[in-house]
Amino acid sequence: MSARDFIHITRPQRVVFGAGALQHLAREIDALGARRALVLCTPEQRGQAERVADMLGARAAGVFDRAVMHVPIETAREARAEAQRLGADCAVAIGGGSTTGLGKAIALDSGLPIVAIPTTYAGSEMTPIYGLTEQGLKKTGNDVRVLPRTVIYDPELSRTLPVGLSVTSGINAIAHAAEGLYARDGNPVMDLMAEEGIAALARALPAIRAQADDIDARSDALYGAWLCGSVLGSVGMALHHKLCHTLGGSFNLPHAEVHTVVLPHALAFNAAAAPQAMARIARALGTPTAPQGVQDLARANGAPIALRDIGMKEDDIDRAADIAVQNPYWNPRPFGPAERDALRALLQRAWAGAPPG
Ligand SMILES: NC(=O)C1=CN([C@@H]2O[C@H](COP(=O)(O)OP(=O)(O)OC[C@H]3O[C@@H](n4cnc5c(N)ncnc54)[C@H](OP(=O)(O)O)[C@@H]3O)[C@@H](O)[C@H]2O)C=CC1
Ligand SMILES: O=C(O)/C=C\C(=O)CC(=O)O
Repeated sequence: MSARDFIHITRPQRVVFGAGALQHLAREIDALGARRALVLCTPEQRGQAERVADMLGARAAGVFDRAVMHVPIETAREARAEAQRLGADCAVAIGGGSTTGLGKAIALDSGLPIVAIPTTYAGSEMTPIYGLTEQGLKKTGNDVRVLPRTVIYDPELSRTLPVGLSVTSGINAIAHAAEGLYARDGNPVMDLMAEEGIAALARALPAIRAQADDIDARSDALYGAWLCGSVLGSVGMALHHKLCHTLGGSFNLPHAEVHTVVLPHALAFNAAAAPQAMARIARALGTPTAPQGVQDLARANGAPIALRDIGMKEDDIDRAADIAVQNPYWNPRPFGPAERDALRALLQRAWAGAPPG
């Protein structure tokens, strides 16, 4: 981006990064002035959360292990009530975007400070964006109260993240940066972070596929996720995120996989309207073009490239196109009811796993 007017808000967050950084958790809770942390996790990660609670000793108020994807409002209410019952004055969210999202739901209501310890590459820990699902409808909002106050990135904790999920989660992060590069409210600093974040993940994902517990590759991937999440937290989302929220929210398709399949097609849709962004994405990926580069990264690393392979029915394409054009997000190539057929064609290609066109 050359010189142009912009506004950038620097948000107050403390980031502690490094292999073994989890050991600093008690120090970080003290630095927040907190005394009793409620540790949040998914049911499957309860063992890890209990180890964290043991490590915290008297600083742990308890463990709440019911985080699930897209934060159902009932779960958020239960977690808020548990935090209150236990007299917690902060929450520690250890896990992926689902667990961070639960922490955000507590913070939204209570203002409790959150320490996020991400173990996927979704990037939610760096954003003031929250999602809540009520009666099957997912709503997102933006509120600085939900921004985690401290983030501990410990690559040791992501060594167990399965390779398949590492790849799709990494491409979820790349999507944040890619859309940041053509965001209406983008700025030169975010552009730098976006390009660096994409490059770090493009390096890291093949290395993780080659050796899942490669700590340098895991560090690179978390570094990329941090940068890409920061971009998402600072600038607006566009067509790609709208399509993914439609497919995830209304058709219950898995979050990171949907991002992986849709991104090449959303980039192809926007390519002519955002040539500079495409050039930067391609440069970061080290490929001739951005859309094909993303699809090649997914395919070469064993990730799905077709919606039909992650549970979408062909009959649902029309309904998805209808929903996606309602309340469109700003996008460099506008999409609304008039572009419904073009979006339908995009979804058809994504459904079939066709090259981005
Ligand atoms: N608000 C925001 O800014 C953002 C929000 N999100 C939201 O986050 C959610 C998606 O986050 P995502 O991280 O993809 O998904 P999850 O948090 O649901 O995690 C996905 C899977 O990763 C597994 N997992 C996580 N960490 C480990 C680990 N260390 N070892 C082994 N397995 C692990 C989990 O296993 P298990 O089930 O066994 O725990 C789970 O099955 C969505 O709801 C999305 O909307 C995503 C990006 C940004
Ligand atoms: O659902 C949310 O919490 C809001 C944003 C996202 O999920 C970002 C994404 O699509 O990865």
